Parts: sequence; C-alpha cells; structure tokens
Amino acid sequence: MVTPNIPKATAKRLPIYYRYLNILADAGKKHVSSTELAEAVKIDPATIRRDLSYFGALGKRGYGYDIASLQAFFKKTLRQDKLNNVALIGVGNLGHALLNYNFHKSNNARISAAFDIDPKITGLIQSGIPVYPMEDMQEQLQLQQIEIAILTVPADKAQSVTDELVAAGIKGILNFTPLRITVPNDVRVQNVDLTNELQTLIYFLQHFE
Ligand SMILES: NC(=O)c1ccc[n+]([C@@H]2O[C@H](COP(=O)([O-])OP(=O)(O)OC[C@H]3O[C@@H](n4cnc5c(N)ncnc54)[C@H](O)[C@@H]3O)[C@@H](O)[C@H]2O)c1
Repeated sequence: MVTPNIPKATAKRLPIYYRYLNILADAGKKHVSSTELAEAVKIDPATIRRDLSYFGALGKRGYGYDIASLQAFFKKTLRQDKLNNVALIGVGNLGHALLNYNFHKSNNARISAAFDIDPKITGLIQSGIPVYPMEDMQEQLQLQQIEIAILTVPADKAQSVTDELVAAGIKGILNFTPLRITVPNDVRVQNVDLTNELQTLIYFLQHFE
C-alpha cells in the first residue's frame, strides 16, 4: 500500500518501474536486479532501491527482485487493477487533442466524459467521447463514479470550474491551465505546464554545454 508520506518524486517514478516490469514479464523474465532496472529506465540503482524500500520491497542479493510479486504489488498500488474513468473539462484545442489521444497506452485510465459550455460542442460525440453541458456535470460524475478531472479551460475560468469540480466530489485534478488553482486538503492537483518544461530545457542547454 502507498503510505501517505512517500516522497512525490518516488510516486512519480512508480509508473515508470511498472511499465518496464511488464515488458520484462512479457519477455518471460522472472527476476531483475536494481542495476538492470536502472539501466533500462535511466534512474540510478540507489534511487530505485530506496524507492522500492518505501513499500517494503527488498531485493535479494544475487537474485534481485521477483518480477511477478513486484508487478502484482504495483498493479494494486497504481490502481491498475481498476479502470479509472476520467472527466475532461474544456473541449477546445488542447481538450480535443487529449480526447483524441485518450491514454491509449494506459490500461487503467480513460476519459469517459467531456464537458464544455459551448452549445456548438455539447451534445456531440468527439473522438468517441460524449461532450455534456456543464449543467450535467454533477450527475455524470456521480453516475460514472468519476474522481479525476483534466482541466483544459481558459485560465480565467480555471478557479470557478475547479470549485464546481470540488463541489461535485472530484478528488484529483490534472491541471493544464497556467493558473495555480486552490483546492481543499483532500483534493490533489497535478500541474502540467509545457512552457515551463521547455524553458527548463532551454536553461539546461545554456548552462550545461
Ligand atoms: N499545460 C500546457 O502545456 C498547455 C498547453 C496549451 C494550452 N494550455 C492551457 O490549456 C487551456 C486550454 O487551452 P486551449 O488552447 O485548448 O483553449 P481553447 O480556448 O481552445 O479551449 C477552451 C475550452 O474551454 C471551454 N470553456 C470555457 N469556459 C468554460 C467553463 N466555464 N466551463 C467549461 N468549459 C469552458 C471553451 O468553450 C473551450 O471549448 C488554457 O488554460 C491554456 O492556457 C496549457
């Protein structure tokens, strides 16, 4: 089980480990060392050992980690054993692209409902996903047991839509807007900002030539 106080950086690496463990299992491998895992996922072995030790997974010297039991453990921890329906709010340029992509490579998450205020889009099916008016949001989130929302509305609408999502019972928000939204303590926000990422890359290119 994920304890609430594992570092965020560790939590972010778990899906990377899980993806590679699946590749190894498909190739018929039974165990893997932290060094082998490190080379494949480009994370140093000490970090991998520390990350896995948070969950009580301790490799055996000369044997490494048992792939099947690690896989089973990650499957539960990352809720891969359960399909997570996700909502998307704001079906504009970015929203459309995400609906079209719809996390095909993930077997535990998919966008199952989209919402917008624009009557030109609501009522339509976009990339196989129904687009509902905002008035239907609360009802659909409950019907489809949706706890996670992707936020792709204009920045000046981000906080008011967040408040609506929180009131409707959403527990996690993947925030693509540039606004740092405010939520209660029991709601998690993950910010995605491509501009920041690009600027960081430009910085590294300049300073580490
Ligand atoms: N994180 C990133 O890297 C990244 C990249 C591109 C855009 N963005 C951000 O994503 C957001 C969307 O960008 P875009 O280019 O798709 O914008 P867009 O204008 O094309 O789309 C916004 C959509 O939100 C809808 N909308 C407006 N108010 C709403 C409300 N109150 N409730 C529900 N829907 C509402 C609009 O009708 C529209 O369909 C912006 O905040 C933008 O800054 C982030």
